[in-house]
Amino acid sequence: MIELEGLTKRYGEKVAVNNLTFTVHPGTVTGFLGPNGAGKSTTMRMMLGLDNPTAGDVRIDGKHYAQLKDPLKYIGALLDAKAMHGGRSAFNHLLCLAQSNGIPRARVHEVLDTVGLTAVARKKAKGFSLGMGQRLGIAGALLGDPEILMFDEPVNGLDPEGIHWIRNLMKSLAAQGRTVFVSSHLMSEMALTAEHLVVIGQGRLLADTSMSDFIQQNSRSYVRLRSPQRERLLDVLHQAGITAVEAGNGTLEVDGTGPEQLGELAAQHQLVLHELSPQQASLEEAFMQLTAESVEYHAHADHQGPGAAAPGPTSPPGGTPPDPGAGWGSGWQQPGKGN
Ligand SMILES: Nc1ncnc2c1ncn2[C@@H]1O[C@H](COP(=O)(O)OP(=O)(O)OP(=O)(O)O)[C@@H](O)[C@H]1O
Repeated sequence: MIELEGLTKRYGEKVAVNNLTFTVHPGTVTGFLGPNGAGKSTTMRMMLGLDNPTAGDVRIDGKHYAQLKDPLKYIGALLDAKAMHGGRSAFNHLLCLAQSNGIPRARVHEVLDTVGLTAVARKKAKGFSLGMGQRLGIAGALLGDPEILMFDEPVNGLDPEGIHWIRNLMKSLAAQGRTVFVSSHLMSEMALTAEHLVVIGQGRLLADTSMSDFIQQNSRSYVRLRSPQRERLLDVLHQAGITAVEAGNGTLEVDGTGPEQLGELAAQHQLVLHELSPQQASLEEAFMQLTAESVEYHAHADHQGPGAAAPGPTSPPGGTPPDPGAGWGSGWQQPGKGN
């Protein structure tokens, strides 16, 4: 397992990681989430001894990384897929890693095969696409057959087949009893892969919980109703003391009453329902709800256009979430996403 206790990292005035205490357990995929600049990479670097904590401690199976003999046999990591000698072939890159960690040469062939790079094993890594580089980085993480694996944005640059493959790989590694710790900004992917979540914002721990509890605790669940006898349905609900909110397109939303009770009520009054569906927010919505206060880098949709300042390089990719100060909270939903 990986244990963090009071882990803190300062860069001058900036507190990148602030007193983090949590444990990453074996046998499950733990997702590591946080907005841009939250401190995820810094935390992972400290786990691997690449950065020294200002305060606190991180232990890998009870030891500091530097105390591990042949560390690749304990923990394999993909942090930055580009951090390799581009002039070396994929095979030689992995062979160097293997030789410095007492790993047999045959294992290099095995991991190249696992990640699907056997055909390009003799090609120089600098000619690799982003996705091929990711695969090579993952091969390096698997090389020592370690019990602990850590991946920073592993699906970055992978094609759909590659994303599917890495998802199944992580799940099967966890099913073998290994500790799998993975960061990603792709919430839909994380929702399919991780069972447990650690969420940080501005260096601080915001949540350490199961995926299902996280979504339940940080989002609204409700039942959506649609009926051709809408007015009568509203009356019946009102008489039963149930509040329904009109949600457009003739639909009603009810909080705090289950679909069973609503369905039975409608049946008692012989009301026709065209829809009776429990709604649960997505991981993305729950994540944005929890971290809204901790988002440091905002893009502003209404300031874009000719002559407008471009969003900074650390702006959230692929979207322009509303400013929390402008009502980005529990009521906010993704445009065009029926909820
Ligand atoms: N070497 C450094 N010197 C100064 N500040 C740093 C350094 N490394 C990281 N930081 C700062 O620490 C904070 C946390 O950065 P970090 O890269 O760990 O965040 P992150 O959660 O991985 O972000 P992202 O999701 O954008 O990759 C940021 O404000 C960053 O600017």
